[in-house]
Amino acid sequence: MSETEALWQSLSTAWTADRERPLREVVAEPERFEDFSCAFGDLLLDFSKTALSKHSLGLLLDLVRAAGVTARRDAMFAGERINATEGRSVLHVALRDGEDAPLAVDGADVKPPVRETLARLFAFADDVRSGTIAGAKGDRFTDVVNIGIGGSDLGPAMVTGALAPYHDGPRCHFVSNVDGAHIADTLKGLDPATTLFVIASKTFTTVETMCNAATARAFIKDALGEAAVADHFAAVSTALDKVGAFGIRPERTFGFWDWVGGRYSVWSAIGLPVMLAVGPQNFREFLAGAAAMDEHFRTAPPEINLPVLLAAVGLFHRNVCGFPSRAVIPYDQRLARFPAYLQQLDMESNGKSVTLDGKPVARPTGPIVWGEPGTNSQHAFFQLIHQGTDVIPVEFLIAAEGHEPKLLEHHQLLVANCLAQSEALMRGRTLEEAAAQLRAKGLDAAEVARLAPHRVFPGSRPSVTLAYAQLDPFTLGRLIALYEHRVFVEAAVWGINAYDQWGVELGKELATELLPAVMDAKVPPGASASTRGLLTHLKEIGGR
Ligand SMILES: O=P(O)(O)OC[C@H]1O[C@](O)(CO)[C@@H](O)[C@@H]1O
Repeated sequence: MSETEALWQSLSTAWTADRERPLREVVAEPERFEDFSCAFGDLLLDFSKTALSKHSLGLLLDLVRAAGVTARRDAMFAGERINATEGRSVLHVALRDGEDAPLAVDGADVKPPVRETLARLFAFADDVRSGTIAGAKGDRFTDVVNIGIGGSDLGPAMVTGALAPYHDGPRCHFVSNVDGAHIADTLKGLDPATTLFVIASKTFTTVETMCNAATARAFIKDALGEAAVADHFAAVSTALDKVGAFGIRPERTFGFWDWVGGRYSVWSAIGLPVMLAVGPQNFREFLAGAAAMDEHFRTAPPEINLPVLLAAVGLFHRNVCGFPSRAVIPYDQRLARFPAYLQQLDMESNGKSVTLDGKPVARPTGPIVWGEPGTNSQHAFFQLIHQGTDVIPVEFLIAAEGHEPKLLEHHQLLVANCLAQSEALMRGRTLEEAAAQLRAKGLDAAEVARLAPHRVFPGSRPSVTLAYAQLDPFTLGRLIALYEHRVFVEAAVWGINAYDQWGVELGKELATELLPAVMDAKVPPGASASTRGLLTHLKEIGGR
């Protein structure tokens, strides 16, 4: 048996015993918080409210070592082609590494073009923000519409929302869905003369983005004339030839590189809307936060390495306890899109069923990631998290301070709710406790017996909490990089490639095949009876 298999077995044996112990008993151990939390500056990862024992944590860290995570991490940072199925390096870390030390891919240092592109982006952002770059009629740009999807949307949309207190540039809007409702609703309130479009697409072929870009182009052309188009568009892509064909000027075109995965691209030119909204200095802080987490991930021993520990908790819950999903609940309204962002980061990276050498995986890989901000989620789906039949580990995020000093009471309520939820999930409420509460309210024995079971909380429901001083650009950079590296460690332990996404291809191919049928041509012969039936029904009921 391999070393890693032996470790998995030891973990499973340990869990058989550990699972019998209520979490409230585990958490009551005197050193529990000190032993099961880890800080990186003000950023604290508390995983004391999980069933992890010191023994199991040790086994998980041994597993990380035995799976060769360190060597793979070093290979990534060195620019090796660890994305083997696409033959690419994985170097989003190079985008935020402020150091001058060269980093060669195919014999060429990637750092100078990164620096040069960032300088061009910052100059462009400054000029748009100051009004030096203006619309065709000389109007200052008041609104920016980013057109992109997946990594070309979720990153900039999430980060722009998260950094709202730092906005002093044009308003930013994000159009991603090919559903015409998205662009129609966005354009409704906008003046073409003061609107700048950023077409963001790594490949510049993505159907949704190209369709929305064409509509945006018509919006400008119809209002201001064909000649105005060039003044109202910028583009971000790795496919610079295709951008030129769309009619976007070279000086408004910002490139990045095939070694930046779409879901890892917010640090690149894809971050342009963020730069426009919050300015270059804040974007630099954002990059610096991520670079600080990179350095921590690269150098800190596993026992005090935040991404490694967060991955250890993830592996424990997914593979040892067998929990199929994890909820991410930011008690930070401005992180409302963070769960959606993490869905792509985590599920597109680790939703894989074969290992790097094409063999079926030995155990379940990426869990379902989902969530909504607290406190709203409490009033929506927390019922199921507390009393449902599945155990769903929760990851809470909370800042010590908000950005609204005059609304201190709001923040105090927010903190109290966040801590209360993890406490309630851990502690639960026994039948005896529920019955005692009802008796104290004066209910008779029959009523107590009838109602008490409904008021039982099983407890022993695990959670981790990430606590930080304030959601500023630096901290946001650290948080995203923390989750990126967590995904990396989990993938390395599972032996899968976190950097390809073949699973999105089949649906795209079939959509291309089906489009003529939707447009009224012949139904493709390969379409199933079910799809034919749906198509026919939609045609029959449409156009009424
Ligand atoms: O930036 P592009 O090339 O338009 O791709 C958008 C998104 O589509 C995907 O390739 C998945 O379909 C993502 O990985 C990517 O972020």
